[in-house]
Amino acid sequence: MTYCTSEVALRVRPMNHEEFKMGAKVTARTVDSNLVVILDPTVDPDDILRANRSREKQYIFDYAFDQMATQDEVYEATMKRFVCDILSGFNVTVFAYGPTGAGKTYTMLGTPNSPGIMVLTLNDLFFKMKATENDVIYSVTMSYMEIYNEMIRDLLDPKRGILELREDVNGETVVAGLSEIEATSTVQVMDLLSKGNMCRTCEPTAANKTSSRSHAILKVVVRSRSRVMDVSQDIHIGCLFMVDLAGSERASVTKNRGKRMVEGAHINRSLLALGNVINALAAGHDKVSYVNFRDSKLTRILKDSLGGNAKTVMIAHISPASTSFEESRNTLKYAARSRNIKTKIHQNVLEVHYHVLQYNDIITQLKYKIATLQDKVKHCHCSRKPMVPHELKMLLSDHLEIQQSLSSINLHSLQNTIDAMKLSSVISEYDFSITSVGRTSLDADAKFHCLCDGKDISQARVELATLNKKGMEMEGCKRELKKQLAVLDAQLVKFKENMKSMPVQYQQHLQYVLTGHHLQHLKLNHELDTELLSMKQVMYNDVIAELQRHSSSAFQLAERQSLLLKENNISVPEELCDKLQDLKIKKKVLDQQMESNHQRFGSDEKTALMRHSGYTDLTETERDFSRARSNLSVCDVALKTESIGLPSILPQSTTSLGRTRWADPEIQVPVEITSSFPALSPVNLSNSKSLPLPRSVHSLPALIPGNQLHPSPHDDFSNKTVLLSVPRVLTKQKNNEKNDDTTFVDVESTSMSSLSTGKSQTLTKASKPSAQNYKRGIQNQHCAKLKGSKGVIPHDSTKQLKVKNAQKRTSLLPASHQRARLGQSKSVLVPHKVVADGKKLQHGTSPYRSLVSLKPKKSVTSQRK
Ligand SMILES: Nc1ncnc2c1ncn2[C@@H]1O[C@H](COP(=O)(O)OP(=O)(O)OP(=O)(O)O)[C@@H](O)[C@H]1O
Repeated sequence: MTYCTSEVALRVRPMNHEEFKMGAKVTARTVDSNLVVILDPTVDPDDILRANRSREKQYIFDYAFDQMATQDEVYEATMKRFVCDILSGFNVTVFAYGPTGAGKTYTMLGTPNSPGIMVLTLNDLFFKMKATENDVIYSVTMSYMEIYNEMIRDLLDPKRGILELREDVNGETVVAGLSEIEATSTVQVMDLLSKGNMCRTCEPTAANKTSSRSHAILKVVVRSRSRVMDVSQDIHIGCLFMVDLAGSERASVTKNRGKRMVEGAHINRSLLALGNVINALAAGHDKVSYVNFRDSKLTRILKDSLGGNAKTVMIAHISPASTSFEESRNTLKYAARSRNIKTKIHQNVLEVHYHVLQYNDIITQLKYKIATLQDKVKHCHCSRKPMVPHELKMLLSDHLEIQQSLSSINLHSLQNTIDAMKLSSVISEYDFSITSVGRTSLDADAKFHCLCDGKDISQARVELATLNKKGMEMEGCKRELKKQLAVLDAQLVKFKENMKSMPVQYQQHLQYVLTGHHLQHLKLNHELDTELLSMKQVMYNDVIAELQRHSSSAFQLAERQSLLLKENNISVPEELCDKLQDLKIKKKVLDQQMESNHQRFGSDEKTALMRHSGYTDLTETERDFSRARSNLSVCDVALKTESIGLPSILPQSTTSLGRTRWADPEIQVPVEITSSFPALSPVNLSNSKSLPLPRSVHSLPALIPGNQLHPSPHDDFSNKTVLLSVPRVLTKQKNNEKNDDTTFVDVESTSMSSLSTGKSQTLTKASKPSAQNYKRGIQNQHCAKLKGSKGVIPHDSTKQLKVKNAQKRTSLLPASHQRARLGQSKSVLVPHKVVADGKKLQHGTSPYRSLVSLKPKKSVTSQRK
C-alpha cells in the first residue's frame, strides 16, 4: 500500500462571444505550466484604505492549461500515464470541476472533431489491452449514470428508473440495479458512450446554452488475468471513474427560474458537499477526524475515489472573463486545496483457487506455455544475441536471390551479345560478297569463297533472330527483377531506420546479420564481375583482332605498292605529297592524343583488370596490358581516320558490329609506319578464327600476279614508310590485252576467304573493263625488283624519285600508254609480271613468294606485245 497525492490541473477556457459582448476583461491567465494568476477586477484603485491590498492572486497546480491547450495535451498530461495503472488493478478517478459554462463537458467529452478525455482514455485502454492480449485475458464492463436532482439514473438503460445507493458486505457503496455492460472493443464503448450522452439531461441556461444539469459518472471496470492457468490465480481489478460534474451556478447569472432553479439548488448542494469533503480530506486526518461523505449522493459515490483507494486527478475549469471572477476564484481556491488530499492506494488483486477438477486444464495450459517459451528460446542464438526477426531473414534471402538471378541474366545477356555479334559479322561478310557480285564481271563462285555457304548463312540468320529474341526476353526479365530489387531495397532502408529505435545490443546483432549479407553479396559480385570481365575481354579481343587484320591489310597493301612503285620508278604526284604531309601531322596529333588517353585511363584499366581477372603474375599482366594498349592505338587510329579526312585518300574504314572494312582507294598514299603501330598479335588472330578476314586482305594476291602471297600476322611493319594504294579496278589497256604478260584483276571482287579456308584463290581477268576504268589505269608499269631495299620510301624523296626516273619510265612505256601515264590517273595498274629495269621478273623472285603457296585455279594473263 502506498500513499498518493491527488493531482490537480487547471484549464482556462477561451473567452466566448457573450463575455466579449458584455465587455468583460481577462482576469485569469496561466503564467507557466503550473502557475495561474487571477486579478480582482472589483478593487478600486482610488480606494486609499485598500490601496496596499494585493489585487492579484496566484495559484499553483500540477498542470495549468491556457486557452490554446488542445484536448490531446490535456489528456497526455493528466490521464495518459494512468491507463497502465488501471490495467494492473488500481482505481483511477478523473473529474472535471468548475462553475457552469467553464468547459467541463468540453474537456471530458469533447466534440467529434476534438474528442475529450473520456474518449481518448478508453481508446488508449483498449489499444493497450490489444497489445498484451496474447498473455493476458481481459474483461471490461462499463456503466454510465447521472445524478440529477439527487436522483441516480442509468444512462445506458434509462428505463430502469431511479436507482438506489446501497452498501455491500464490504462497506462499499454500490448503485443497486445499475447495468454493467461488457465491452469488447473501442467501437462498442464509443457507441455506449454516445448513447448515454444522448440520455443525459442538458438544458440551456443564460450562462451556457448546453448546460449539463446533472453529474455524469462513467465507470469502467477492467478485470485481467494471465492466460496461463495455475492452481491459484490472481485477478486484477482496475476501476476507472470519469466524472463530468454539473457546474456550480449563481441564479443571478443563470437567471434560472422554476425547474431550472431547483436543479441549480441540487447541483449547488452536492457541490457544496463535495467542497466540504475536499476541505476535510485536504486538512488531513490529524485535524479532521470525520469526513462527511453522506451529505450527497455524489460524495457517497466518489467516496473511494476521493479519500480511499484511488489515484485521483481533478481538472478544474475557469473562465478568464472578469464577469466570472467570483466563480473562478472559488474554483481556484477549492482546486488548489485539493492538491493536499492524500489517498492510500493498493492494487485490487483477487486470488482465485481452482478446483482439483480443473487441474487437468491447468496442466495442459502450462505445457503449452512451456512449448511456446522453448520455441522462443530456440530462435535466440544465445542470451547475448536476441532473436533476429523472421522478416529480416526473409528479406535478406530474397534480396540475395534476386541479385543472383540478375547477375546470371547479365552473364547470359553478354554471351548472347557476343554470339550475335559473331553471327552478324559472318552474315554481313557474306552479304557484302554477294553484293560485290553484281558490281564486277568476275564469276561469283570464283570471287566469293566464304567460310560459309548460303545454307549456313540462312541457318546463321535464323540463329541470329533467335538470339535477338532471347536478348529481348532477358531484357524484360532484367527490368522485372530490378523492380523487385528496388522494392526490397526500400524495405531494407526502412528496416535500418527502425533499427535505430531498438536496444543497442539488439542493433549490434542485426548489424552483424546485415554485414554477413553484405559480405555474401560482395563475394557474389566479385565472382560475377570476374566472369563478366573475362567475357568482355573475349569480345574485346575479337574486335581488336578484327581491327588488327584491317590495319595489317592496309600495311601489306602499302608495302606491296611501295615495292611496285620502286620497281617501276613511279613518282608520287606532288598533290599527293602535300596531302601526305598533312596526314603525317594529323597522325602525330592523333598519336599524342592516344598517348594522353593512355596516361589518363591506362592505370585505371590496369587496376581494374588486375583486380577482377585475378592475375597473379605482374609481368604477365604488364605484357597483356601493353599489348592491349597497342591494340587500342590501332583501333583508334583506324577509326579516327574518318575524322581527319582519310577516307578520300586511304581505304575508307567503316565499322559494323565490330568489323571494319576498307573501301576502295583511288590514289597512292605514302604512309609512315612508325613504332606506334604495333606488331600484330598472333594470339588475337588465332582467337578470332571464326571472323572473316577483311576484303582488302583478300585482294592482296591479285596485286602481284604470279607471286603467291599470304599476309602473315607476325610481320612487323614498324619503322617503314610505304605507299599505300589500292586500285579500284585493275584494267588492262585494250591495245595490249593479248600480248601483255599481266593479269588484271578486280581487287574489289577478289576474296581472301580462300586464304582463311585454305582454298586456292582463283584469279580471273577483268574480261570487260569499263571505259572509265580503262582511262584511269596506267598500264604496263614495270616494277623494279626490290633488291637490297629496306622498303622505305621517305616522303621527301618521292619528288626526286619522280624527276630521276621520269625519262626512264616514259621510255619504258609503249607510246600508246605514255599519255595515260602522265600522272593524270590516280589508279595504279598492277602487272601480272613485273619487270625490273626493263627485265622481266621471274616467278619466285618476289620477296613474298616464300610466304604462301597460293595457286590460282584460273588466271587470265596477257602478254605485252
Ligand atoms: N477549451 C475550450 N476551447 C474551446 N471552447 C470551449 C473550451 N471550453 C469550453 N468551451 C466551450 O464553452 C462552452 C461551454 O462549455 P461546457 O458546456 O463544456 O461547459 P460546462 O462547464 O460543462 O458547463 P455546464 O456545467 O453548464 O455543463 C461550450 O460551447 C464549449 O464548446
